[in-house]
Amino acid sequence: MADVLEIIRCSNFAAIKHKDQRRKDEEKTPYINHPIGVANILTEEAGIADVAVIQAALLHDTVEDTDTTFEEIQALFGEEVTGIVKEVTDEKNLPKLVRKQKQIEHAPHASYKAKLVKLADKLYNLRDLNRCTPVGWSQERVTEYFQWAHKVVEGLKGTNQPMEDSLQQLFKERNIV
Ligand SMILES: Nc1nc2c(ncn2[C@@H]2O[C@H](COP(=O)(O)OP(=O)(O)O)[C@@H](OP(=O)(O)OP(=O)(O)O)[C@H]2O)c(=O)[nH]1
Ligand SMILES: [Mn+2]
Repeated sequence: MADVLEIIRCSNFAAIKHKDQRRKDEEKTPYINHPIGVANILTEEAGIADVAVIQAALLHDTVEDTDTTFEEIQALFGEEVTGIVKEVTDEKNLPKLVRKQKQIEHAPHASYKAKLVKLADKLYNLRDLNRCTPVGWSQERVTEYFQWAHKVVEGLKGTNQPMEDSLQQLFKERNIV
């Protein structure tokens, strides 16, 4: 029961933090659909029932994309969840190319729990790109995102077979592998 309460607290916190944010699709889908969908991939497809991983998935874009601080997350959700969220948070002040390169370089060194969240995040975003093209994105930009995601996922190998198999299939369909 305590686990359920923690997960609802996280969901509520993330929903409030992302409330004014929308996805980049034509329909302007509420952004919260993304972290909830990432958590859902972990429970439904990856077979993950670790509460800290699910909490980190729900919170994974709050610091990167909203005014949330790690101190806030630490105070509300504790050390372990904060550690995972830190590992999957890009430094937004860095130039985009540097940020993208850092994800490729850091992926192999991430903890097992952070790797799980990263795999689910990439799987969700690639499926979302197949569903529809974000406003303003060219087909080249979509292709480049797939190619970059493939390099990140290469560094996450040996973490979770179901998610890696699904990702591999998406890369095959794009002729990347
Ligand atoms: N496919 C897709 N992505 C969308 C959409 N709306 C928002 N995003 C977000 O955009 C990010 C990918 O776009 P980029 O141009 O590469 O990155 P940027 O927004 O950080 O500059 C992802 O961030 P992220 O989750 O932090 O992941 P990451 O790829 O940056 O690691 C993804 O969640 C959408 O409609 N479709
Ligand atoms: Mn994300």
